[in-house]
Amino acid sequence: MTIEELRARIDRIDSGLIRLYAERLETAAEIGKYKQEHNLPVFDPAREREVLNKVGAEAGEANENGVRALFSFLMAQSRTSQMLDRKQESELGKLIRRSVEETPKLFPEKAKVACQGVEGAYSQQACEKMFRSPAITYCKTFGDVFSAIESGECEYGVLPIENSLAGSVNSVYDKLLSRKCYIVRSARVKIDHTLLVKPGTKPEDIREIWSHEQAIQQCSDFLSKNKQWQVNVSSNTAAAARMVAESGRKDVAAISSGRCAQLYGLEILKTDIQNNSNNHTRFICISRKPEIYPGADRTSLMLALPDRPGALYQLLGRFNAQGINLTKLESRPVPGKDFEFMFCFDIDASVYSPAFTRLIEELDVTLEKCVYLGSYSELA
Ligand SMILES: O=C(O)C(=O)C[C@]1(C(=O)O)C=C[C@@H](O)C=C1
Repeated sequence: MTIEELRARIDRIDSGLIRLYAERLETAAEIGKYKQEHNLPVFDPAREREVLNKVGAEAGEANENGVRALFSFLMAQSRTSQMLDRKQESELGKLIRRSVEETPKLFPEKAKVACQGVEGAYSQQACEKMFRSPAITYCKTFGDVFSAIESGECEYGVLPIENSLAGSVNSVYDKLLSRKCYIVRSARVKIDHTLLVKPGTKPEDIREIWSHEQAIQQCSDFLSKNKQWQVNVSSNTAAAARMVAESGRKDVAAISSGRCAQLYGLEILKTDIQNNSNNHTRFICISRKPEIYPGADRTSLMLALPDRPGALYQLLGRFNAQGINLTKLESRPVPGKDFEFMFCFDIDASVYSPAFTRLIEELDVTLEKCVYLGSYSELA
C-alpha cells in the first residue's frame, strides 16, 4: 500500500472515532440529566475505575496503557460537559464570579500597606509600583505582614514570592496556604545589588560585609574574589545598609540596592556586583478578601492530587483540553505532613474566558483539595 492509501485509511478510522466520540458524549449528557434529576454527583470514581479496568482488560497487554489514558481523558470530557449542563456553579466558581462583580474597577491608589523590612527594602519598591501613595507599615517578618492584614491594621501586604535566580520564596507559599489571604496583584522588580560604605571608606578598609542571605548568594562570584571579608547575614538588604550607616564604622560594607545609598547617606563603591544581571523578584500584594480587578489574567492555585500513577498527567490533560497555558508548576510539601505534597499552579488565562470558568468548575468538583490563592494581573 502507498502512504496515500494508508493515510486515507487513517482518515476513515478518524471519522469513525469522531462519530463515536460525539455519541459517547451525548450518552454521557443523558446520564448527566439523570444524575441531576436524582441528585447524584457528576463524578463517580467507582464507575470510572470499573470502566478503566474493563477497557484496559479488553485492550490487551500491548494497548492497555494507551487505552486507559484515552478513556480517562474521555471520562473527564464527559464530566466537564455534565457539569456545564447543570449550570450549577461550584463554590469556587461562585467566589470568583462574586469577587469580579464586587471588586471596584480601579485598583486603589492609596492604602495602608504592610511590608517586610525597613525603608529602602525591595518590598518598598514593589509597593510603590503597585500603589501611588501607600501608607507603609514595616514589619519584622513575613508572618507579621499576614498578621497586620488579619488584624485589620493594614488593608494590603506586599511580599516577595519568587526570584528569577533563587526560585520560589517557600515560606510565603506556606503562609498563603495556612493563613486566609488572597493575591490581588503582582509586580516584578529588577534587583541591582551594589556595595555600599560610609563615605570615605576605601575597598582596602573593608573587613566585614552585611546583607540578606539571598543577596549574598547572588553576589557569590564577587565575594569569592574578596575572601578576606567576613560575610554576615542580616534580615534584609536595606536593614544591612542602615546598620552600616548607623555603625559609625569605616570597615563595614553592605550589599543593598543603590537607592539605599541616598536614603542612608552611604557611598556606592561598586555597582552591579551580582553573578547574573538578569535578576528579578516577583512581589505579590495580598488582602483579606479576594479582589479581582479588571485585566486579571493570572490565577494562582494550590492543588492536592490523589497519590496514584497518572494523577498529574490527567490534571495537565485538563489544561491542555481547555487550551490553557501554565506559567508555573511546582510541588510543595504540606507543612507538618510526611511526604505529602501540593502543587502550586499559575494559570495564564483571563478570568473572563469561558475556558477558565470551565477549568475552575472541573478542578473544584474533582480534586480533593483546591486552594484558591487569587486572580490578578502583573505589573512588569
Ligand atoms: O457513568 C456515569 O456515571 C457517567 O456519568 C459517565 C462517565 C463516563 O464518561 O463514562 C462520566 C463521568 C463519571 O464519573 C463516570 C463515567
